[in-house]
Amino acid sequence: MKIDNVAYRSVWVDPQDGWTVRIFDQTRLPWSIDVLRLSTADEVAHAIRTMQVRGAPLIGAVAAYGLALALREDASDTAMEREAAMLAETRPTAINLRWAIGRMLARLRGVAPHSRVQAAYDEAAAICDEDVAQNEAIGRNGLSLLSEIAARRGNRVDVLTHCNAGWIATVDWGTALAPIYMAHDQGIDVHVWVDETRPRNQGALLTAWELGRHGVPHTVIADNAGGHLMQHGKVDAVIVGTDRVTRQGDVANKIGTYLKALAAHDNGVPFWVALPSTTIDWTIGDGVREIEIEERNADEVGAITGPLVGPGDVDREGEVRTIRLVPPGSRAANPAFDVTPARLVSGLITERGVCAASEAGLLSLFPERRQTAA
Ligand SMILES: CSC[C@H]1O[C@H](OP(=O)(O)O)[C@H](O)[C@@H]1O
Repeated sequence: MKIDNVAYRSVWVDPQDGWTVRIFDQTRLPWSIDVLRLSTADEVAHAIRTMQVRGAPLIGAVAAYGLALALREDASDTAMEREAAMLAETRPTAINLRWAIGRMLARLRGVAPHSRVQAAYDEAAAICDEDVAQNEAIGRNGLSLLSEIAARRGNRVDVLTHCNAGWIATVDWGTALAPIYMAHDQGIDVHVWVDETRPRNQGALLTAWELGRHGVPHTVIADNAGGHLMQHGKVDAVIVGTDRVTRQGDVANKIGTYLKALAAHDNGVPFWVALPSTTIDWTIGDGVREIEIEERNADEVGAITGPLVGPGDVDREGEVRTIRLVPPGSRAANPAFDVTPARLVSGLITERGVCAASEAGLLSLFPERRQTAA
């Protein structure tokens, strides 16, 4: 996608030196567009843990490059297995991270150490290219759903989304936002209700920034506003991304997603989840019981970060500060994801089409998985 008319992906290899890995520092967006240079696996791990880089598909792609960086220093079997394990553990919920590391190891174990670095860069590049193609296909498949609504509503569609599943959360296009970008580009009058997504505010900061840069009309709302808007007929559909979908169609996504699904169900609003197949965990069925939910630092709940605003809403020269929200002595807790049971999901938008959130639905699109799921 473009920033000031220049096309970017969310991760790339520096064309000058040919080996360092470049990402946008997402902890600085939208206040400043800082490009980070990652040159070791430890720097990649730090960027993932601190969420300088985030979004399920993107952390998988960046971790793949992290392994290539590790191999530059030591391409032995022992080092490769150690660094792969270290990278895979940087965040626990998004399955794409472990999927990407698993794919890298499957490719590299059969390669002699002296040839591993190039093979690793090639495999990481392939993961990135495939992610872009998958997300573009998700966009096309989701566009059909939005076009049907627009046809009924005089070319208008109001979509609610939670967190950020846009291009900055993937290598390009995004998952939940891909159909929205395509609808907008096709001339559909699409408007997006953007959940702020406390505690880290990926909606208010990243989704609003992305949509704004692309010219998509949007309105940021407090996380608790969605149910009210649905009751008053102001939401045609909810589309969210996901960090892991089980084989029975349960969906892990940013904390608060489950409450939106409940409100959508109660109001007859379609609740769609957009995902590349790399987000499906075929090894588990019951998401509520089996998906590990990342517990992040409680300080993320107890404070909020952004530029100071002065009288008249004037930005005081972009100073970014962290402001305390919770009184000293009060405890805070920060579960980062929740699981929406499949029964609340209207459909899964994948690169191969839209299916029911169920084992039968997923297998209808991915029949080659019959063995794994059994
Ligand atoms: C297409 S990204 C899916 C996912 O990533 C986000 O998590 P985080 O910001 O913690 O990395 C969020 O749950 C998105 O929906």
